[in-house]
Amino acid sequence: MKIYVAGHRGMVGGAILRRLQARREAGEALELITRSHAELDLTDQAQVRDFFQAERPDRVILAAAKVGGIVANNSYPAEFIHDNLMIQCNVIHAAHEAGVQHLLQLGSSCIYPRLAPQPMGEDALLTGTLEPTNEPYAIAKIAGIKLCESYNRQYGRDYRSVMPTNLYGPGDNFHPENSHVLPALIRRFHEARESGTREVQIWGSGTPRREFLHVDDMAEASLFVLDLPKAAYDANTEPMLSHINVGTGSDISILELAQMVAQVTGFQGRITTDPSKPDGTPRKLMDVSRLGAMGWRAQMPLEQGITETYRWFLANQDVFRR
Ligand SMILES: NC(=O)C1=CN([C@@H]2O[C@H](COP(=O)(O)OP(=O)(O)OC[C@H]3O[C@@H](n4cnc5c(N)ncnc54)[C@H](OP(=O)(O)O)[C@@H]3O)[C@@H](O)[C@H]2O)C=CC1
Ligand SMILES: C[C@H]1O[C@H](OP(=O)(O)OP(=O)(O)OC[C@H]2O[C@@H](n3cnc4c(=O)[nH]c(N)nc43)[C@H](O)[C@@H]2O)[C@@H](O)[C@@H](O)C1=O
Repeated sequence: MKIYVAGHRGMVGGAILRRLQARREAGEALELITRSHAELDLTDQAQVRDFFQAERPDRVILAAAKVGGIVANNSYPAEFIHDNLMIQCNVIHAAHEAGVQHLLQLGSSCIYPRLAPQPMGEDALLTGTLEPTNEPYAIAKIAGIKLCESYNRQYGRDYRSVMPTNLYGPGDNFHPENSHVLPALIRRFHEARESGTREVQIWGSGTPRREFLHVDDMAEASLFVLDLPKAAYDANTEPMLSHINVGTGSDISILELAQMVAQVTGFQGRITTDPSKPDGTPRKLMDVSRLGAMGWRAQMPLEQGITETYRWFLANQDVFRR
């Protein structure tokens, strides 16, 4: 089986590729195809079409996207909506034209309304107003779900969508401004401890609640959903509500998260808040019962995941891409 992993140099694509390589080494007949961003710009329709016509993979995993934390989303909304719409349209349409029957794409928990009832079920989609800090990205991700559903309805394709909660782990982006909260705090607390700084600021009020899933769990969930027999997938979804939440089912406040990161990194000073930065959605907790009914649940406890990610950060500080 020939599988194309789009975005294999990213955190999630990298974790998926490692899992597939392990399966291949264990004897599964897999041919894995990858292209870096420099080799294939997925926003370029002609390049993407030519690539699919030449390679004709059996399966596609779409983990390439323009990704960032709350401030990156708020600062570069045009890129977040444009790049993500283009990548999805190009990859999904070119896959269809090349006869690809099975595709899995990654969305995000931010597709749900800002004040959706908690935990957020898949049926909360399109029931209310989105969080303004990431509305352009969320609209693109919603379009991705609807693209898949439309090719399924009109052409009988089997294109599936998983909606991850906030992710973290090896290969994350530790940029001080553009990253998500967990890698940002690992870096900030580490640097404060190293330099002897006695105070670390966290953005916003510290009261928003978030759910964090380790990327290895996400990679396993992605392959689990892609590999599910169609009857099992269809039994737990609906033709126009076909996406599946992926998370742990529990959340913590940002202040509690900061205290955990401080402990893991050995920072013993004060934690203060920076109200000039946005809080974003007050709470984002996934209802993961649909995926649970299919037979999957997350394994990595948060504190252990943060400890392992901090170890990875320490070993890779010199090679951060961004
Ligand atoms: N990280 C998180 O907390 C969450 C992530 N997700 C989703 O998971 C998926 C993977 O995210 P994650 O691994 O964290 O993101 P990363 O930024 O780590 O990886 C994204 C990858 O996509 C590549 N890419 C971006 N634009 C293009 C392009 N135009 N052409 C080709 N390649 C491109 C990037 O390459 P390069 O860096 O060279 O541009 C990078 O390798 C995304 O769909 C994201 O929306 C969902 C919820 C939470
Ligand atoms: C995955 C998800 O990620 C984004 O949404 P978000 O959940 O709001 O993500 P975030 O990780 O950036 O922030 C979470 C919370 O944490 C607070 N916070 C404190 N201190 C820092 C800090 O230093 N950095 C960051 N980034 N946040 C901080 C921050 O103020 C906020 O209250 C979107 O891109 C969205 O599109 C999306 O899909």
